[in-house]
Amino acid sequence: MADPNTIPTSPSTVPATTTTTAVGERIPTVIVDDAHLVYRVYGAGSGSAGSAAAALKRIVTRQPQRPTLRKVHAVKGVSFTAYRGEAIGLIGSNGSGKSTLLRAIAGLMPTNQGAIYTQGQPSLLGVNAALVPDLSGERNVVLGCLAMGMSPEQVRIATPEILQFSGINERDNFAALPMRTYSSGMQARLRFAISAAKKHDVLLIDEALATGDTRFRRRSEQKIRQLRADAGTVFLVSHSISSIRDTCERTIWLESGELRMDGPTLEVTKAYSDYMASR
Ligand SMILES: Nc1ncnc2c1ncn2[C@@H]1O[C@H](COP(=O)(O)OP(=O)(O)OP(=O)(O)O)[C@@H](O)[C@H]1O
Repeated sequence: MADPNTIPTSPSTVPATTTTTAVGERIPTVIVDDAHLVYRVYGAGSGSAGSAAAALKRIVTRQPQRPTLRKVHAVKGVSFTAYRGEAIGLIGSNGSGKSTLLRAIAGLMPTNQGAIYTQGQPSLLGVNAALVPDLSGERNVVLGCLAMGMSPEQVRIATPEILQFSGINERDNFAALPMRTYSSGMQARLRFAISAAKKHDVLLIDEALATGDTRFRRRSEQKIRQLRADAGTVFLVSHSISSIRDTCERTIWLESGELRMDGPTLEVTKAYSDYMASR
């Protein structure tokens, strides 16, 4: 049976590198339809309720501990459609719901209301994406590539390219050292390099470029343009307006979980900068 959250466009009828159908219609890759995303935080009582004195009082008076539940409504009724060949920036102040929305598009979090439909398997590249700290950079490249579904032969061919793109060996043979010895910037660079080694239908990048140096940022931006040209859809969450302007022609602005604006990057980033300056 077809996955209900998959957009029913047959890959066999639309070649992977085209952005429109035979009749010139753009091909949707992600449809977010009135999505609401809520975190449920258990045990999040108010300050004094969780204190040692309150616990002692409960024990002495033999009162059972009532579980407390707090809901955080992180994304509130967001709707948009993304198309093949688009690079879309996601901006908004801290806590506005950008990472949460990416997690939901990646299928890591269900919607509480509304729906998210995707074509193909979206891949989330975040600075916190799990690699194994005790393994060497090179072993992590192999693990990461296998996890993305590449064959052992493809991994063997891709590994030197990935290590070179990541630049982790620029100063020493860091690829042979455990990842826990890397700086956060080096780890982010390696993660980005692994992720970018494969063509993605939908690539979700969360702040990965922020930790790299200027030279790596330029290389990554070039890579994003290439991934986009290969007809994928790229989402980029970033607080760096210049990164967004350099890579995305469309930008979505979230504020307090709501979609404030969705349009050409220059217009949206200008409105966002004005809003931030006025606060
Ligand atoms: N695991 C979680 N459990 C509970 N609440 C969470 C969790 N992760 C995020 N939140 C809350 O959801 C809201 C949106 O957070 P999110 O991380 O999506 O925002 P963001 O726009 O990516 O923020 P930033 O720019 O600071 O990275 C915030 O109020 C945050 O406190």
